[in-house]
Amino acid sequence: MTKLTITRPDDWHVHLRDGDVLKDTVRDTSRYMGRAIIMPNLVPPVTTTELAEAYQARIMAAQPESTFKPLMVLYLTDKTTADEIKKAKASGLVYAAKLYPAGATTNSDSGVTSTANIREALVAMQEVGMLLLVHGEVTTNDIDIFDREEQFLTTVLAPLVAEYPDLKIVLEHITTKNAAEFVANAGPNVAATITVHHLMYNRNHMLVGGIKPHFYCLPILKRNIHQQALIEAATSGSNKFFLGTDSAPHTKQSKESGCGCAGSYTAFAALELYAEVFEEAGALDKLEAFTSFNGPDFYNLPRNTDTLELQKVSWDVPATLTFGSNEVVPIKAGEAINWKVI
Ligand SMILES: NC(=O)N[C@@H](CC(=O)O)C(=O)O
Ligand SMILES: [Zn+2]
Ligand SMILES: [Zn+2]
Repeated sequence: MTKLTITRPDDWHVHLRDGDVLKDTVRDTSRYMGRAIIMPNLVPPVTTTELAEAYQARIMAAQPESTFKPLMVLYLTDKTTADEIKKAKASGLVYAAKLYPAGATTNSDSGVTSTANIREALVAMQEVGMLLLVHGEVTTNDIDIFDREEQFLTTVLAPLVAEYPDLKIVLEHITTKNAAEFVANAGPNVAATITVHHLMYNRNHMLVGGIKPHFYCLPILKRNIHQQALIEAATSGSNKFFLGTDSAPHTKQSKESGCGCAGSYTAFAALELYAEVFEEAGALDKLEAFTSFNGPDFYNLPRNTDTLELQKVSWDVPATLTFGSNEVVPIKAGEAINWKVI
C-alpha cells in the first residue's frame, strides 16, 4: 500500500509544556491531531479549574490549526476536593483528572501519596462522569524500576478498579505485557494509551552499544517481549487501546546530562511513526481505529469527520528541532521516516 486515507486522529496524552515553546509544541500537535488531552504536569501543576482555563487560553494564544481543540486535565493532589472536581466538570473544558503517584515522573512532586487520600475526588469523578488518567508506576525504592508498572497493577490499580466500578480509567502509556493483559481482561470502563516509542523500541535500543538518553522516558522501555505484546495489543483491533503519544519534549541539554530528564519527543511525526509500526506488523487496516476511533469512543466524544492522507514517501528527520530558544532532539533524529502526511 502506498496511500492511506484515515479519519483525523486525536492524541489522548501529550505534553505541550508552557511559555515560549508552546508555539512549537502546539504547531506540531495541532497539525494533524483534532483534539489532544493536555497533560497538567506544569510547574506549578494545573490543580484547579482556573489554572486549566488559563492554560487553555495560553495554548489557544499559541495559534493552533483551526481544527484543533485542547482537552484539559486536572492534576490530582492529596488535597483535591469533590467541589473542585464538580467545578472542573461544570466548566466544560476539563475532560479528565490525572493521578501521578508522587515522585513517579517529571513534575510529579505534588502528586498523590496514597489513593486513600483522593477518595473524595474519585467518588465525585465517578458521580459526575469524569475520567481518571493514571501514570501507573509504584514509587517505593525497593521496587526495581523495570517492575514498577507491573507492581502498580496488582497493588494499586486492581483495588482501585474494584472500589470504583463505575469510574472510567485510562492506564496511560502502558509498557508491559502485564499491563496490556490487565486492560484487555478488565471491564469496559478500563482502557489504555500506547506511545509510538514503546511500540518502536525496547530497552536494548536504549542501553546496548552506549546509553541513549533520548530513549529514556517513563515508564522506562522494557525488554522486547513487552514491546511485542504492546504491538499485539495496539494492532489487535481491540477498542481498549488507543493513540497517546506521551510526546514529552525536554531540551537537548537536559537530556544529554549527568542526570537526564525522562521524556521523548514524537509529536512532530507521531502519525507517520505509528503508520510505520502498523505497516511493519502487517496491520495497516487496524491503524485508523487505534488513531481515530477508539479514543473518542472511550471518552464518549464524537469521532472527527474530516480525513488525512498518508503517502509512502521517505523523508529525513533533522538532527535537532528548534524549540523557543532551545534545541530538542526528536525520536529518529537524523534517520528516515517512510510515511508522510500530505
Ligand atoms: N513520560 C515521560 O518520561 N515524561 C513525561 C511525564 C510522564 O508522562 O510520565 C514528562 O512530562 O516529561
Ligand atoms: Zn506518565
Ligand atoms: Zn506523559
